Amino acid sequence: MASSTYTKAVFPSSTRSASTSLASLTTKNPFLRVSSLSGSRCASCYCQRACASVVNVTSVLKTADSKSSSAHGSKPTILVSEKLGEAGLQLLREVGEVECAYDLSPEQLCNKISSCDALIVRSATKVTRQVFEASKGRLKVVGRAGVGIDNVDLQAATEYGCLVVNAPTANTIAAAEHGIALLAAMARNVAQADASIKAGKWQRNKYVGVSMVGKTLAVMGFGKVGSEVARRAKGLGMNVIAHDPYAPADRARAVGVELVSFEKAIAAADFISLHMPLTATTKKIFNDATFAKMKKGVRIINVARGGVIDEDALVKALDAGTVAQAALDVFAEEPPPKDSKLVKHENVTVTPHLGASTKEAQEGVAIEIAEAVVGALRGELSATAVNAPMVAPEVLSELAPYVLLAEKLGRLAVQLVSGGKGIKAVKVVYRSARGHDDLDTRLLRAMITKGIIEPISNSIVNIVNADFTAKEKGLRISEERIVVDSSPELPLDSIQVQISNVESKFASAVKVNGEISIEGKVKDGMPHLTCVGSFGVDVSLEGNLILCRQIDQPGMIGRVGNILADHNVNVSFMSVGRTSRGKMAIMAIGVDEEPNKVALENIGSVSAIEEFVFLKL
Ligand SMILES: NC(=O)C1=CN([C@@H]2O[C@H](COP(=O)(O)OP(=O)(O)OC[C@H]3O[C@@H](n4cnc5c(N)ncnc54)[C@H](O)[C@@H]3O)[C@@H](O)[C@H]2O)C=CC1
Ligand SMILES: O=C(O)C(=O)COP(=O)(O)O
Repeated sequence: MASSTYTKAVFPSSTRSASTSLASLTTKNPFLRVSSLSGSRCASCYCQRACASVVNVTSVLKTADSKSSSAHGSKPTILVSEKLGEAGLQLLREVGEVECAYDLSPEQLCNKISSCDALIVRSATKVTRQVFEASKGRLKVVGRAGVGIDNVDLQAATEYGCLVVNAPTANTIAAAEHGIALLAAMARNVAQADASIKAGKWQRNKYVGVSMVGKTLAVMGFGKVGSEVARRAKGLGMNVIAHDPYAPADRARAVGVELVSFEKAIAAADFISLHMPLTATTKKIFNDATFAKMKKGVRIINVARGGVIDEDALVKALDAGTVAQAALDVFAEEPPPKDSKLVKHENVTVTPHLGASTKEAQEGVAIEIAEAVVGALRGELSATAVNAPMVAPEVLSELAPYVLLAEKLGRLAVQLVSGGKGIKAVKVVYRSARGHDDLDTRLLRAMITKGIIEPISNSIVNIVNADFTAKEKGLRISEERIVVDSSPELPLDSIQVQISNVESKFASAVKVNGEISIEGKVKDGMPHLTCVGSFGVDVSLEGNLILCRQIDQPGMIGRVGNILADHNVNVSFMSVGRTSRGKMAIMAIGVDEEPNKVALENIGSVSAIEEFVFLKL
């Protein structure tokens, strides 16, 4: 993109930037649909470029127009690397080229991924940093057909701007039921007795079990699965307590469960059922030290993740009788080594990660993930996004024009900076009639970041990686909310972008406090520039923009208009703001075409014009 600046003397802060061209700025003007916003949706086109066939708003997700190899109009490629329910596959096939390739080695996955727009996995596929690297920016979404996302490198996904979505609800009951199945099977030695009788034995005395009624069950992790386990265990007459540092007390109260500390839970329990995610904090949280604090003869059920238990410590605790029995559906390494002492232990009941494996859950999960992935490929923000803000469709719909405004303001502001690379601090001021809690600005902040960063770097910025990219580039974006007396019907009155400690190539954009400041509003659903520095203007932010500062005098609009007309440049919008009559004025001219060098020089030679800048939006 050729962005040009022409300054005619005067204002010292800007004059030295006259020769600075932002010719290196590349316009990445990707358009992805936010379908809930656009109303119309092109059923077949998932192109990353501007697509005239749809009402585009802006891209909020992947924007790698230059990197995407899915050509305009072509279907996205979706790789399914583990068994997925047919109903989900059907949904995916309606919108993309679906390849099911199971049991891929890490190398095979890396080889395939560079031609994929989406990847759907369950728990066995490790989506590592290498996978994102190998995708070379093409992969837009990873769909985890289930809950646990510990097999996806979320940090790498975020850095690469790849959305990760999961299917958090469809297998909850299946996992809870499996937890209860393991609890009962373990208490009554079902698996061991079954193996014994099949081996031709009849050992009634050996397999005397323990009762569940009246026993204390500690549910560790009182989320979706944990609370369903608790509900069912209460039905079995168990006394249920739970530990979860983040669970709301009212959820526990609703189930009739007492939330207690970790220490209290493990010390009081006869049975401990694990339902927390595997994270850096929960890794091996059950270890020598914690087993030592448990009631002797405790029984443990794990339908969460193998990694939350130190498996060697569990074997020791089983051998010592501290833990009487364990029932495990998940293992630190899956499948576990053939000679695993834990799996072979006679007091251990195992299943091969079957928690989510019911027909019903798998159909549900497949549909849930297919819908999320299809939505993501369409540029929608998912309600099950794991590494991006979840924005409800109604909020998204309301914010749509402001999302576009935010990106345009960012793009505009950065072009007003001389050089563009030294930006460190950006302040965004939102004026709104709504209360502070009633406006989610994360999406707007991301789009301002995108507008600022993309023109001056090779980074592709989207809602997923905006904060990360800003941080990486040393760009601090602060936000301020000002409550104003305007219509609360509208989410925002205006957005102002201020950049401090930089020089401007258009001195009039600099306020007395030394900051570049521009402000915009949404009018009739369209983004408008309403303020440049201290000058009020009103120009629709479409196409390109020329900002001129001139001495307020008659005939200026006509002269500039004639120059543009002579060069076949159509003026779409024009507005003049001035300090006072006969003094300084700012002319903002929206143009459909990019004026050539001669046209710009001719504008610059109009004697009353003191500086001007051409900006591509
Ligand atoms: N075996 C299987 O096939 C299945 C396993 N799972 C696993 O079960 C686990 C729970 O799943 P959901 O209930 O759906 O997730 P969830 O997100 O609804 O619940 C997890 C709960 O763990 C809590 N938690 C986080 N850190 C904790 C800590 N240090 N101590 C105690 N609690 C903590 C969270 O606050 C949250 O309430 C996940 O790890 C998931 O991967 C889920 C479905 C099937
Ligand atoms: O949803 C989860 O977290 C699960 O553990 C289910 O795993 P799966 O999809 O059966 O490999």
